[in-house]
Amino acid sequence: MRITKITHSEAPIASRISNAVIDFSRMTVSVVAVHTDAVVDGEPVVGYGFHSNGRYAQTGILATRVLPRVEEAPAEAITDPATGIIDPVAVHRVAMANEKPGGHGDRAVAVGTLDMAVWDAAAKAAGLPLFRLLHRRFGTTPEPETAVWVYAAGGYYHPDKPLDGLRAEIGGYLETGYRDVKIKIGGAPLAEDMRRIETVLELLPEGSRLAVDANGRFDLATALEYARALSDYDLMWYEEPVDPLDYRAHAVLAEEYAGPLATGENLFSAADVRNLRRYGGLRPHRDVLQMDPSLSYGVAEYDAMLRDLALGGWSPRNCCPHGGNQINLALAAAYGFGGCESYPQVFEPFGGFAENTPITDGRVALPEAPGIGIELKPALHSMLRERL
Ligand SMILES: O=C([O-])CC(=O)C(=O)O
Ligand SMILES: [Mg+2]
Repeated sequence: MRITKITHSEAPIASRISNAVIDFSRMTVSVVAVHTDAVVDGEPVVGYGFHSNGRYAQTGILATRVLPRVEEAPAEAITDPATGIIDPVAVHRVAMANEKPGGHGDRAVAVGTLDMAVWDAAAKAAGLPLFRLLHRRFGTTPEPETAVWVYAAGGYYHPDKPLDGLRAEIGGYLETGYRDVKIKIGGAPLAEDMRRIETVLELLPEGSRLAVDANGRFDLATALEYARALSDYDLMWYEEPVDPLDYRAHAVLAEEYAGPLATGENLFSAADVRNLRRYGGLRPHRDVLQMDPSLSYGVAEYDAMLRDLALGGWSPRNCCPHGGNQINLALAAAYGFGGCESYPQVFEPFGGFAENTPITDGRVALPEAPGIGIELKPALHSMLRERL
């Protein structure tokens, strides 16, 4: 199996929503296709990748550094000799040649995007759904999970959507089969945020939970003020209260706030995760880690994160990746994560999962089609085919 070409493009993912720190009016996303000479059922194998919302398209880094390295690599350097199929871990190594440690940011997004496409191609060539391929390579349990807990992330600030719009949005998630939901905080004064929280809590039936996400907006004093107010509610978690790299502030908050804290979506390397484990004071029996492979160099780096976390008593059950991607769902099933984020109504056509896997009682089944399952999201698949 050989890579014949790699194409990439930028897709819009803009919308009028905002969280506490950014609006999404100019948001873009990189999309990548890895074309190969492998043929399955008469069709050439093409793997697709994209990255999660929140980071902009990475055209320059892909075009000038990451993709040329892979395109110029000899086939033997990126192929599994046992199967003749592309080895995504080897591709990751080649893509990272001549890159110094530290400074993980946009480069991690570029490599993570390519990584998704390579895993999609490798799984299609192997004739396996990605979660089964990942489980064979990395799994520590006898079998992968075949369904995963997911929660509906939304509740953004929207100029035309005060409390009525929020009610309608959350009601829609519950009707679709989600049990648990997440909304934004930190983009309005505390009293207004509390009204938003109470509005959603009034809607939630017994057994449903609400998480809140401040997107790293607060300084420690404000984060503590919110923590005191949030302590009145039994929240699913309080997410990214402070800057993601301020480990000491996390440690102080973890002493003060008894409920679960969540963070990690803006940690893009195993080295950053090690620092969180060492200095963040988070509690493995309670807190939630949300690193997202498409933003952080992909699956091999995620595996390194998990191996480091295990040293501090953290298990895959603590992980619930940001991003609402199908690859994250596959990883969640392969490793046995606690769950996976979902964006059922935002960030179309990237949000949500396969059309043939409805959400049932807050869980979604893994599709058995080979690859990530992008073909089972027809709007996404046709957009990727058109651009790539
Ligand atoms: O608003 C965003 O950037 C996305 C986010 O934090 C999340 O899904 O947790
Ligand atoms: Mg978040």
